[in-house]
Amino acid sequence: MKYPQEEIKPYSSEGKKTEQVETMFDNIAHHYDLLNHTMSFGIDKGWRLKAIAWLKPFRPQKMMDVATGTGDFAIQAYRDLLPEELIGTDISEGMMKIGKEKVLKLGLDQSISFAKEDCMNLTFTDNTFDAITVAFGIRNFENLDKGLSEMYRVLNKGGHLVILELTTPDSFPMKQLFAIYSKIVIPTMGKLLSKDDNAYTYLPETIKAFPQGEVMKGVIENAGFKDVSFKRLTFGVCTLYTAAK
Ligand SMILES: C[S@@+](CC[C@H](N)C(=O)[O-])C[C@H]1O[C@@H](n2cnc3c(N)ncnc32)[C@H](O)[C@@H]1O
Repeated sequence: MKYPQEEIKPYSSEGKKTEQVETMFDNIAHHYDLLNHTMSFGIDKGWRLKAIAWLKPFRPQKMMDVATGTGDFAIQAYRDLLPEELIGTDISEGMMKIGKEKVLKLGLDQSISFAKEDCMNLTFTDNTFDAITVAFGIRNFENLDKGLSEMYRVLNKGGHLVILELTTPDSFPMKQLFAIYSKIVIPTMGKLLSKDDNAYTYLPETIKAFPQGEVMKGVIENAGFKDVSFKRLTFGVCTLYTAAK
């Protein structure tokens, strides 16, 4: 199926979305962590903790963090879950370079590795991972169904998927506040701090267009996952989706 956010591209309506997204994240890589934590008032850390806590009872030993970016989710997942293997994958070398530096500084470079992988076409064999996580990444996929089916393919039978994604609150007053915040605050701060004018108008546009809640649950089920469930966090600014294979 085609989804509206797949048509929203950072720089031009022409050309491949994946290539433009890679360029955009390479461009903003150095400012990403600061912008991320500032724009979410640090709440993103709590969302990550909740997502990782959901995986704890399953004790996953082989994990992949898709769209790992600068590695915050991978680092926290390693600390809380202590898997035997954790690989962070992403299309942006620029983002992963920052992630690798952080991991090295923390002395976790023997535990967390990184690889350039496009989730539309993963190079891993079927049934490889016990758990797959993806935080704030799937909104950028050129083909959402393909990305989900690739994650399904490389997940072990009985393995678990955790998705965190930004969503739009649906009730007063957060709905109205979030609309102002995403139309004015995010693009202005992004422009000032990242010097990439397009990146932070692309962000709120894709949040608005992306399937959420029950609709997204159906999209995940269509990719083959079972036990799909979702929980709105912080008045629905973010949603945690969980599923099993
Ligand atoms: C908003 S960042 C999120 C980074 C990190 N997960 C976090 O929680 O901060 C989105 C990341 O998704 C990556 N990405 C976008 N499309 C991708 C794809 N098709 N395959 C793998 N990574 C992708 C981008 O390069 C970027 O690093």
